[in-house]
Amino acid sequence: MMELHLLLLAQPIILIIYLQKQKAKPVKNLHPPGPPGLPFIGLILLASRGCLITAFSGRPHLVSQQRLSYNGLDVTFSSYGNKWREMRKICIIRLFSQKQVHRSFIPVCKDEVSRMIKKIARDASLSRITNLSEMVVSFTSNTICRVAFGKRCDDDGTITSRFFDLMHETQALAGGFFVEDYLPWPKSMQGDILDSLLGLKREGSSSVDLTLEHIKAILMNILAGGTDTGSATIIWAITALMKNPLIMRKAKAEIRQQLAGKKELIEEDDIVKLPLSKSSHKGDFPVASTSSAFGPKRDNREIDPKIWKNPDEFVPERFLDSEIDVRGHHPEVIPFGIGRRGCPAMLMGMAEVELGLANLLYAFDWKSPPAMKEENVDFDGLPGLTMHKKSALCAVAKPSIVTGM
Ligand code: HEM
Repeated sequence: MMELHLLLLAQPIILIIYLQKQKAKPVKNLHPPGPPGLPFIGLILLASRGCLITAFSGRPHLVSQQRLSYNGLDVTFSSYGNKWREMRKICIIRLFSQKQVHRSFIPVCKDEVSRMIKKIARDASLSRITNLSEMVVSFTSNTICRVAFGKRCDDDGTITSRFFDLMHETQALAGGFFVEDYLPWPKSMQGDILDSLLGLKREGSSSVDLTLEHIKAILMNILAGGTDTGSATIIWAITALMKNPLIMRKAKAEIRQQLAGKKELIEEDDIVKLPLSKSSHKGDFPVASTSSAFGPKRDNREIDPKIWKNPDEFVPERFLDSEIDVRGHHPEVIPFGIGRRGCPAMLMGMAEVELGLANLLYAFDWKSPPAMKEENVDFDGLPGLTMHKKSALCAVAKPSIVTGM
């Protein structure tokens, strides 16, 4: 990524140097057979810059992706160009804006966090091992389903299994199915994403002539892009914390010191007071969200030790006094991508991960099941659009705050 930036920056500089050199040269022969003329070189440089941007912002034309995207009507898989630009504008301005995140996403997210905490507390009261992977996937899926079309995806059992089949197909980039093969066409609720999209279609106020196919394609992106990314990030972060009990203790101490059971639930304003817990997911973002479709996996990537000291170690403290953040301004770590195709719903993703993770750490002490030692908790990943943990993360939860929830 760094090299690409340098290349793009270097091109105009090369052009200026070339211009200066040409100016300085005395013209001896007006009809030389020598180097090509300046306009020609300029055109080549400009064209190569355009080609680079198109290549890096484009998407491969795979049959499966075409099917998943209703023939390129979506945002995620559609080719770089005007149609993609207009659909992306709708997402950024109408669906994922800061106002939308605060008005509709965060309240739903908090409600789903509190449901998840209650379910885990029930497991703990029955001395049952908690399948944390299942809990967290259910938290992110229900949050996204409610925000997208006002309905939880596990309110009735049939939708849950259809929903998860859909997610698995999408993760495997199988592209054999459409969103409506799994979900009965849902009714929109006031203020949800489906409602906003149908409103835009009715008003005809967007520059794209929005059809139901466009709407289904965007919903598909939201379900697929918004569910697995957040859950995988939370699961990898807890896995790393369980394998590093010292850091887990520090993160919990920070939470206890700041909040000390004063609240039932950590809210978005509290997160700024918890720099270590906030940093705990940052190092895991790259693992969880680096996709085989959009980039190389972390295992196969050379991480430059000049940039990251001990890159393979889980050291959330490295982010504490660092200016490097994960929002796509620093190419050293780009879990949400960077530039034109960077994640348009980063605010939602951040809120979901931070609220989910901080509350799981706040409400419980986590231990590996009796038959397993902390050091045996595995780090094996599965291939797919998002890198998931191969085996479910199962752990014993011990409530660490007394709540009336
Ligand atoms: C922790 C959560 C999330 C992570 C780590 C994440 C990560 C990413 C990444 C790496 C990309 C690809 C960027 C590229 O190709 O350069 C992306 C694109 C995208 N994400 Fe997210 N994402 C998250 C949450 C979400 C959510 C909640 C939604 C929707 C509600 C969403 C919707 C999208 C869409 C539509 C794109 C395609 C953008 C385009 O191609 O122009 N993401 N995301």
